[in-house]
Amino acid sequence: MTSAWGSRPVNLAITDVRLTPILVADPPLLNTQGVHQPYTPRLIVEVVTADGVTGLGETYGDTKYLELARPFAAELIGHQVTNVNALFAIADEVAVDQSRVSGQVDVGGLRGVQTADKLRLSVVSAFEVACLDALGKALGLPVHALLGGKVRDAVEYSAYLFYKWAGHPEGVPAEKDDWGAALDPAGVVEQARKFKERYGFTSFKLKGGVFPPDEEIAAVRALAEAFPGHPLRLDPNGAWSVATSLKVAKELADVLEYLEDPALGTPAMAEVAAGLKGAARSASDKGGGGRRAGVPLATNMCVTTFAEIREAFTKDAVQVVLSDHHYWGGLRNTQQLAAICRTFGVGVSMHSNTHLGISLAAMTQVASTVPDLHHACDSHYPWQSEDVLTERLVFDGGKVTVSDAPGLGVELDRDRLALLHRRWLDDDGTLRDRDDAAAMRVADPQWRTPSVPRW
Ligand SMILES: O=C([O-])C(=O)C[C@H](O)[C@@H](O)C(=O)[O-]
Ligand SMILES: [Mg+2]
Repeated sequence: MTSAWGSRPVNLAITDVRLTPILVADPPLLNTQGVHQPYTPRLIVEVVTADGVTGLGETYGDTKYLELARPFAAELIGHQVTNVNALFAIADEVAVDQSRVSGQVDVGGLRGVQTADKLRLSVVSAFEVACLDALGKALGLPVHALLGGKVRDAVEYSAYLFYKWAGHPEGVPAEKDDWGAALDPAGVVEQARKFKERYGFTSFKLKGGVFPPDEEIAAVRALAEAFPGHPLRLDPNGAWSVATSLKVAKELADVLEYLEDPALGTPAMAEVAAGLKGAARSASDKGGGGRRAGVPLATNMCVTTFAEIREAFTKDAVQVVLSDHHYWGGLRNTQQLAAICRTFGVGVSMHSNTHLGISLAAMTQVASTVPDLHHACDSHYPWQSEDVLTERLVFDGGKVTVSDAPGLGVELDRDRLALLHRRWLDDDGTLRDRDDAAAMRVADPQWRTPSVPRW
């Protein structure tokens, strides 16, 4: 193989892998589990080739991911960055501490089932992205070209609205943010306005499961009035019973683009979906022409692994899958997921946790290659005032332009990386694992992770 700059053969063997855990400032965003901690852990992965090309990747930084990333990284020395398939075989050999996956759901309970394979894939994804970035840079090609080529020049994202406090509790070291509080319908609408002004978003997703459903219905109604015709979503992270889910879906049927994980798990989601279909059928039998055929259900909780697809699709439990390249195992697995969804007539979009620009660049590259992407993707990026890049990615009209520069098209700012790593080193361990319930207990010592269904 030769490089883009001449006929000199390129050496794509991995000679070094750098893992840098960091803590990134995070505002006090509320969800059904609690509240975000003032700093959240992320892991930055650098894969260096014999020619000195460095590829970048990013994933979750909690201890259980780091524990896997370290032995995995050691195995990669000498492998070619072209051999992305090998990453999965190498990962299969890395032992997972069973105590890390003994529960049914991950810490925080927001990302669905936690299995050893899913943990491995969450680590592999960062290395896959780093290898593709390095390969793209070596060849002078953008990552989307390595994935078969882009089918769009810009990727649309939605504003990710959260109920939030004005600041983290008194006395807790934290960075300040300028978003203010959002704890009622007016506050949510105000936050949405800021998102629109600052980034041009036209779709809005509200993280629910925080207040009793009637309050969240009122917030979505207020959004619909303030932004008529704009796609709206509500996501209580499985906090509701089937009956509550049906009630909310019916009340918001005329304004919701989709309802995300109203109830927990495929059987409950299937019941909700069936109930909504039945209601839509009887409305149309009674001449309720013009009513939608039930609100579609979306998930990033009951379909988060390939193993969960069969049951969910057979039961018609979900109509949109929100992929996340971190836990699906990378960009190529995301494409495979999209192909399966297409085959079954299920829509696809993207889920997001707290992430930085490397991940946003990776999401944008893969999203640009997925033909049937009919919903704006989620991204937490606007909530992150800090990054490890020399230049932040920009949302224009709610979209990120797909970079045609080699690799992901982003550059690491080593000073920023060192600063955020220093914060991780200085932490006594309390913030190295995300724990939204613990953060909530700082304000409310009686707080316990609510049992589900909460309402
Ligand atoms: O279901 C979702 O969209 C998420 O879980 C996204 C994030 O984890 C969000 O809920 C959060 O960080 O609080
Ligand atoms: Mg969700």
